[in-house]
Amino acid sequence: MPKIMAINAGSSSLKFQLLHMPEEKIIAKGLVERIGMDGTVMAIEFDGEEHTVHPAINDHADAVREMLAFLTEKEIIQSLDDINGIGHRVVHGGEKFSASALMTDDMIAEIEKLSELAPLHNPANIMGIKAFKQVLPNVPSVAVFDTAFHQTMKKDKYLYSIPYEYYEKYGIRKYGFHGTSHQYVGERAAAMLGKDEKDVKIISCHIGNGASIAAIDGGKSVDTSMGFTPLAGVTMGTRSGNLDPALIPYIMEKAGKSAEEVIHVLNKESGMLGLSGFSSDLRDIDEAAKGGNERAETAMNVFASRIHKYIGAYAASMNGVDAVVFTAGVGENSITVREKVSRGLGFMGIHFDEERNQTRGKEAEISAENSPVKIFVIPTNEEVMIARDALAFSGQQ
Ligand SMILES: Nc1ncnc2c1ncn2[C@@H]1O[C@H](COP(=O)(O)OP(=O)(O)O)[C@@H](O)[C@H]1O
Ligand SMILES: CC(=O)OP(=O)(O)O
Ligand SMILES: [Mg+2]
Repeated sequence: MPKIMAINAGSSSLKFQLLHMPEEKIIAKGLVERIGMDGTVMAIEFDGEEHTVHPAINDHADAVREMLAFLTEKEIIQSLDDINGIGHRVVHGGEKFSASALMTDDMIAEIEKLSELAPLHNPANIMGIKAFKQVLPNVPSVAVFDTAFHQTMKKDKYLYSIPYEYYEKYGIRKYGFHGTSHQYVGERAAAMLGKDEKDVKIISCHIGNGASIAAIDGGKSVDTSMGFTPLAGVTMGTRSGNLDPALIPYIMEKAGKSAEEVIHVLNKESGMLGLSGFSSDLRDIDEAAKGGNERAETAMNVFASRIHKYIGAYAASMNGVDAVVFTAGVGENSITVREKVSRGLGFMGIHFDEERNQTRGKEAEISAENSPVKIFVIPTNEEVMIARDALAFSGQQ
């Protein structure tokens, strides 16, 4: 039975699952957080127990080595040769990659070229890929792209209203991200509706630290809120989401910043952190808002209202909707955000149920009994999707 390792490298974290495939049985799973910062934590779960260690880790390559050392030490695997395939999340695949691909040195070079389009993400993904190549050079390594699922968008959705030659010359267009997650929850939502995916229209709200909304019609992405980079769309933990582009030179002049510094502010110091002034973590902001902090309350309302508007927009785009899905850290857990987003949609047949909304972290319906359009909470599972694609390629070498 093949053992497949699925790797989801974030800007400061590395999530992984080791699975028996095709059964999709988890052998071990874990998370290394705060990579490159003080207090790195590695938490690994296996045999129903969670182990937390604090190894010295400077970068994603160290994280991979420590994680593999832990797995062999605890005899979760007898040796590294037990791993039959590796799947890596890669955030930006540009127009080059519309499906998962077996990693060759040339492919890695192509992904490196795309780093300037996803500077918070692709460099970490590449470091993960290279670290595995170093210790397991002969095991098939497969890249699974966040952008791939959105390659079905039509030109009228992915083109910006700017001179057409910028698209032709520089590849400037909307790409969209979190595709693996939107695809997973889209499939689960169709199953929960008891229908074939081809016959349903889904609006998927992936709301984590990064957040994006997708319109999925007949199992295909037709529109999504992120753009050329993962900075666009709704308000996020530290990212601004959409704004008037004329603000960039205006802020440069007023605050005496370079273009690069303004983009840094929009990526790292904006969103919920910028609005609240104290945290990017939704839990902190929700608690402060409930304690009477007005800025936190405003931040919560900005956050929810942006998502709320996309639901209206995407229902219009698809000429209908069968289910709205909440997923990722905030979507799976925040009772407050789900309520703020879901209220005031009754005119389009989306009726929210306060009591059902108390659920957390498991698949559930949170719409009212008689609601024509369903609202679902569906925990995402990017890792299982990555493992499925890695398995498909692991027999080919
Ligand atoms: N119980 C909870 N209630 C509200 N928000 C939560 C809860 N648990 C996690 N979150 C939020 O989820 C976000 C992280 O989501 P996640 O999907 O892990 O993000 P990413 O993969 O982008 O790092 C954080 O903002 C955190 O506040
Ligand atoms: C693409 C993206 O924003 O990813 P994440 O939510 O993991 O930051
Ligand atoms: Mg994520």
